[in-house]
Amino acid sequence: MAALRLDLIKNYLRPHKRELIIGAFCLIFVNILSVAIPMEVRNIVDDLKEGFTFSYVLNKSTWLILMATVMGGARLISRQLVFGVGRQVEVSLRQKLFDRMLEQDPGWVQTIGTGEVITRATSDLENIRRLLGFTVLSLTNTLLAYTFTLPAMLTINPLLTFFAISVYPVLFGTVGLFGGRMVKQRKRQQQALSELSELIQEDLSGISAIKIYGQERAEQEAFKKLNIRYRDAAINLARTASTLFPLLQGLSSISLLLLIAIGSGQLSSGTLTVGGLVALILYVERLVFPTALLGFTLNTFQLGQVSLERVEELLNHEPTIKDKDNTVNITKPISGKLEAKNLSVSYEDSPRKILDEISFKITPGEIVALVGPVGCGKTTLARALGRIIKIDEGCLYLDDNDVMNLKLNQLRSNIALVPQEGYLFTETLSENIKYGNPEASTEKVQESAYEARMTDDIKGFPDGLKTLVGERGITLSGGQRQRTALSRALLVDSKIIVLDDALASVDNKTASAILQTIKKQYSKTVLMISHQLSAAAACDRILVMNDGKIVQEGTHQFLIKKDGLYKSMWEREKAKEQIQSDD
Ligand SMILES: Nc1ncnc2c1ncn2[C@@H]1O[C@H](COP(=O)(O)OP(=O)(O)OP(=O)(O)O)[C@@H](O)[C@H]1O
Repeated sequence: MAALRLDLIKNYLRPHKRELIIGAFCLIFVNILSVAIPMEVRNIVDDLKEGFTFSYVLNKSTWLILMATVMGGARLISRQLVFGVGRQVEVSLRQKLFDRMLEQDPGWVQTIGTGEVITRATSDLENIRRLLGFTVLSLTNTLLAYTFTLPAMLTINPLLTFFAISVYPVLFGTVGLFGGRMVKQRKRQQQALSELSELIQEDLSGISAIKIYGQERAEQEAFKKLNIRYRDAAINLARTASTLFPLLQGLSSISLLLLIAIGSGQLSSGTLTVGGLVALILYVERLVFPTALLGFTLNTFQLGQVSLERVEELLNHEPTIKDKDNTVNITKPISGKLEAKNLSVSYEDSPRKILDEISFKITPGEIVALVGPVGCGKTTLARALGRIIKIDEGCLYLDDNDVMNLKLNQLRSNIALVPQEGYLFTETLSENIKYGNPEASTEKVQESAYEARMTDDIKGFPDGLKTLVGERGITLSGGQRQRTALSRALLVDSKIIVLDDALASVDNKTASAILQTIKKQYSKTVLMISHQLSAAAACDRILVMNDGKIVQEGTHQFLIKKDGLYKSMWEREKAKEQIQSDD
């Protein structure tokens, strides 16, 4: 069972004090009236025994209708106000959760799971809304109902009151028992539903893999299993609910039966009036609902407490990559100088150094290539430059400023990273290109698209730049996606651009031409990670990486003359090209 977090509940409710106080006053008023109405009925019924006139009945019934209307109005206001508080807290928590999500490290969602984050931002927030709306209202109402109704019942007849409410503990216990089971069943149903939606989501994203490997049957079977699990969970829940509600009705009828059976004896002995009996019946009816509801309320309260903890856990999760308290704001223009000093990086939960004491310098305007075997750590270095992964202080400098002292925003706006797989949003091509610079003019968008060799592709699209790219850019080819991501990076006013194999979709000559444009027209420093050694050969300088270390450095001419990794990679590539041309 989750710990009682009244402190958190109070914190969430504090800003809504006014609505809650007015809501509580309305509830008090409702409860006063719901005690007064049966009393008035008692008086009328007892008066009727003495005889009545038409005007007496008209007056009294008008008065009763008026009281009932006012009571209904006050109840409506109290519900709207208190439920409204639950909704407002839900909305603001959802916003906070989303803001917090954006602050987290880029790799965070993989560790916790997308489905888990979505569940906390939806189902858990709904539970919190019920905790702060429904349970607050229901608990207050039950408390007030007993506080006002019980004394009124006792004044009419203590013995009958005792018998009438003697069934209530059973009523309460039954709801508690069934309610607990229903909570578990609802959780199972939710779990089954989220597994089902995760499978749909995954299969839709991986539809090509399913088709290529002919796994439709296996996926259908997996879906069938989950679908049946969901159906069974839903049936179990419905079964419990359909047993509980008639049971509650039966139990509350026992209360009425006791009242009538014992009350009729008292009527004949003259210790109770007919009006008194009618009033008691009305009071019992009035208490049944909040009593039965109390079981649900406590379950909802418990569920809300668990959700509160789960949501708080996300809200309190501190990102490891964040701004220091005392960041430096660079006011003079960045020149584009980059320096690494013994830069080492490990991924979370792994002691292995992926980057092992790397040192290099890149001067403003230089075009530097980073080459090396598969998995040697090139992408990791690109991520480290933009602090997408955690690095230590004193390892990386932008214009002689330790990047750890800069605001993340300032660092990332000066180092544009074009990843291997540029992510495209379900927007138009133009919106995707402008993503990092939404104010950019159409001319600028066209220019950056032209420089990234996208113009011919755009001409082929039905709506040019206004063409909607499908989810994650599914309607574009891999190369078109890469070049769209490159146009996006060109449009950003950064001094440094890091291309992580981002020119793989163009030939070596075009790649070299693009690099020259980036250098001359956009005045950017370039770090180009590439497997295309011929494109790397045209760069000002080449860094050769192996097993997390920079093992060689120099111009192409210098490196091919030296025995080492670069020379052997170059010779292998040339041999491969030779074989391909012979074929
Ligand atoms: N998020 C991660 N968590 C743990 N290990 C990772 C993660 N990303 C990469 N690695 C590991 O780090 C090593 C270097 O990977 P990286 O992607 O930097 O290599 P690379 O040189 O860019 O490879 P490629 O040429 O194939 O793109 C690999 O062994 C890889 O398995």
